[in-house]
Amino acid sequence: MTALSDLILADNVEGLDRMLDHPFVRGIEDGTLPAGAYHRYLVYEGAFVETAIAIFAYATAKAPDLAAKRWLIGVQDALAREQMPYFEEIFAALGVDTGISIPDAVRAFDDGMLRIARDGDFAEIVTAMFAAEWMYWTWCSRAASRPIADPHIRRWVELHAGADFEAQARWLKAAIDDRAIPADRARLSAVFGHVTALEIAFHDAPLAPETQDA
Ligand SMILES: Cc1ncc(CO)c(N)n1
Repeated sequence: MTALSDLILADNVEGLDRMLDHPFVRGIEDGTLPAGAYHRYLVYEGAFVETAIAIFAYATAKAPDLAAKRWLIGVQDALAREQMPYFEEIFAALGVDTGISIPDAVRAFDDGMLRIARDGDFAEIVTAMFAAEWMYWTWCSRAASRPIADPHIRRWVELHAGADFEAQARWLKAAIDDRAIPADRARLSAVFGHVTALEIAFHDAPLAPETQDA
């Protein structure tokens, strides 16, 4: 029997393929992403990692058992202790202007994810983060095999292609299969599709700041 998580991936293959072929992703893979676009992206990402800590805190609160709570607390710890320092270091090293305005699409992504975490049930929150992380693991695994010259971009890609991040993406996938039922498919596929659409718009934003800024 096909796992529910794989049915959700199959339901969303079009959106996922669009994201995997996104100009931002292709620009990282072929080394043509302008430095300014990467710097803007990092500022938007830095804000999202803080949002992600809140999302996983909601997931921890709503988790049905202690094993899930323990895992999710570990995720929060890794975000706070490992990912946040990446931003702090890189902003200092590159002199990135962190005071730039946040485009509507980036706000919409943060707000949309936080809304799912606040209002959704455990399966919906896990599905939302599965959509975000499975997609990142997939594109970064592909990108990691390319000769990325920029050391900061390479480190970011390797962080999302590495064993720890893979384990996190696989945990989210298994959590859907362990804790949701086939009748949840349409509802969870819709969450996955919504998140993927928000992701595409988020990654459009750093490429065209002049058309995105309010
Ligand atoms: C926008 C975005 N989506 C997904 C991930 C993966 O966690 C990330 N770091 N940022």
